[in-house]
Amino acid sequence: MKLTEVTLRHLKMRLKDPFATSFGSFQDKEFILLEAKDEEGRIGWGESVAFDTPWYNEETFKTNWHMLEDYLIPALLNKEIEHPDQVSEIFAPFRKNNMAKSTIEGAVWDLYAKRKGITLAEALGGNKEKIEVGISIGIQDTVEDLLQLIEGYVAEGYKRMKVKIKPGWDIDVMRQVREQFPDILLMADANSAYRLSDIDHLKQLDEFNLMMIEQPLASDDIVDHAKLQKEITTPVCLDESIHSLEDTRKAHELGSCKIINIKIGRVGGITESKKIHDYCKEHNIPVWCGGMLESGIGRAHNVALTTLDNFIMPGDTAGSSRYWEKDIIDPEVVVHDGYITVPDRPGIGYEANMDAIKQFTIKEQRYS
Ligand SMILES: O=C(O)CCC(=O)c1ccccc1C(=O)O
Ligand SMILES: [Mg+2]
Repeated sequence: MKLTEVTLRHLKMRLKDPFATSFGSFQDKEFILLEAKDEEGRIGWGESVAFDTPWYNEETFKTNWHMLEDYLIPALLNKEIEHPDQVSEIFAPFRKNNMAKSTIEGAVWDLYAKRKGITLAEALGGNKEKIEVGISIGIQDTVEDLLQLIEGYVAEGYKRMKVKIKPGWDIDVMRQVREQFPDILLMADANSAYRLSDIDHLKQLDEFNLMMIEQPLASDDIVDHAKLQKEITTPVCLDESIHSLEDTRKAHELGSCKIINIKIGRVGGITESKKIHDYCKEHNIPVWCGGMLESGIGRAHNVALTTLDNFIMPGDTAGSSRYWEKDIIDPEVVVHDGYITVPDRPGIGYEANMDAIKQFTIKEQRYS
């Protein structure tokens, strides 16, 4: 297969509610959507999960646009590609910029599956008909607000609640959540808000029977996380610190975590995600699929990836309506009783809604 034309679109979509983490809050989501056409006129879709400011990692939608326009699209255009696994090899001369790379790699995977007439899940070797998902809840103004939100999500059927924490919004908050909801699957995500010197503070979370604490320490650390994990019983899950299979191996060998959150964008694509999944399966490390408040396109890729069998914990891939008044795919991603039914149409399995895409597009550029 060959990519004969690639279109980049800069979209701006407004979340239903502001999303707050230990870094701050935002409601307008600006991102890049990538449309790739092959020599037979088929279309594959990819989404960049980079935000408009570099708070989660160093990438932004503007650095992604630059990388795609100046390096990644030229490296792939009109090149014969037998299998999507080749994309990461072609990109090997370009360091890092994983979210930029995964934007176009995801579109190549979608095209590959569509050309074969199979679902993206099948192309990856996944075999679940439905996937179990949870929900990630940002920092709220009051604990009362948080408890009310959780009650609503429990009623909607979500089985696992992830609560964002930061210093000043942590132990007492989790205690109240646990008191009110003694039986839910519950976890906390700190987005790197703590230091190793907070060890005694973080130990207090051990009494709440949390599934895990996600990324408590620095975004580039695996050494201090290993020290922390030895001192607390709550399993540590790494998010920001894991960019590759190699990072995964090193974190496992050091004992830095017991669980890994796989985000396709953070690790540079679906091929690398699969490698991490396979390594973790071999070493009995449960994985789950993280989220980046994606539109339906990125969400669809997450659904397909989660069909791999070592995704044994509910991920952050909630339904479209948790984020958007109107998503850009047909049908939207729907959650019933905590499950998403994996679509059975070829590729990502959801249709891009061109009217909606146009409505949210600020800038568009075609490369051929
Ligand atoms: O609902 C989602 O898509 C996941 C929400 C979430 O937790 C998150 C959202 C944006 C950036 C980082 C994270 C995270 O997992 O740390
Ligand atoms: Mg996280």
